[in-house]
Amino acid sequence: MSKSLGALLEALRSRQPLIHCITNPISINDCANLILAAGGRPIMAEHPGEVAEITATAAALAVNLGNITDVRMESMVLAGQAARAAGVPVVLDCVGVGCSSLRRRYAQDYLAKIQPQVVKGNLSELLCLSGARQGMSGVDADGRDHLEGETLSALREFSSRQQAVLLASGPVDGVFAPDGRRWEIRNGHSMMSRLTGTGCMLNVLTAAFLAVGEPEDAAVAAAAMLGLCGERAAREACGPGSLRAALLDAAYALTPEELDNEAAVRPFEKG
Ligand SMILES: Nc1ncnc2c1ncn2[C@@H]1O[C@H](COP(=O)(O)OP(=O)(O)OP(=O)(O)O)[C@@H](O)[C@H]1O
Ligand SMILES: Cc1ncsc1CCO
Repeated sequence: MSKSLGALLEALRSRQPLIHCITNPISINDCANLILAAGGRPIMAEHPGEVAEITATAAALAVNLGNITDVRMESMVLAGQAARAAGVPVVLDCVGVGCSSLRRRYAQDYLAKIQPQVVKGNLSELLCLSGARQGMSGVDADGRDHLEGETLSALREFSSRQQAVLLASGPVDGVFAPDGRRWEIRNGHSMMSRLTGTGCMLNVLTAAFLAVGEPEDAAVAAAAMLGLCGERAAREACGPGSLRAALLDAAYALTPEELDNEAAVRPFEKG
């Protein structure tokens, strides 16, 4: 990685970049609050008539397939094209991409047209998008998918073919760079999987770090920071409701030194 994670968090807090998010209504409020707590400035705009203009003034764009509608599908493309034209980095969250052929076709077309710098999903979603898997049920990862063996080679090949950084979320997060570098991030807590939208939050936090760093560093920093905040929050929370509030508080309180010291990031050993 080219910068320390703490230095990225410091840059985020001092530059307060504007992050344009076109996401789903299930977790949109948590996403906006997480960007604010981490130090960025969120704007959640999705009207097709204004998204291009807004993206052009932003420092990063986060798009999310979680609740696609005709309007969001059109807006994500318009915003993505504006991002490409203005050199604004893009992260795509391929939520539920294996659930319908509409979503799969749209996502594949989006990859070809917009070429996002980072593609994020849980393991099952990334496997579906890569073509290594046919379909999935629901938006949660299939518990049988693990970051090992054929899964690792499929993701490595996909990252290289797409020339994008992949961020695979789950009990262990994985980051795959197009040149073959791979990182595993072992921060996080199982209670996070019982709160909807933690993956969406990871996506917008990646966008916030993309505004101040390189794609590979941004993906690692976001996974480590969200996981670490989840660990801290879970120590205080008695369930998903209080975890949600504690997660935001932890993101607000986390210092760059703590991120550097407690991030459990290392190069992949397996595969
Ligand atoms: N069992 C677990 N143990 C540790 N951390 C976890 C676990 N499950 C999830 N996490 C944490 O939660 C984050 C989000 O991961 P997850 O794969 O649950 O996202 P997702 O399925 O896309 O979520 P959603 O669809 O609800 O937005 C991960 O980056 C990780 O830090
Ligand atoms: C539950 C749910 N359904 C579509 S998006 C979403 C939020 C988590 O991805």
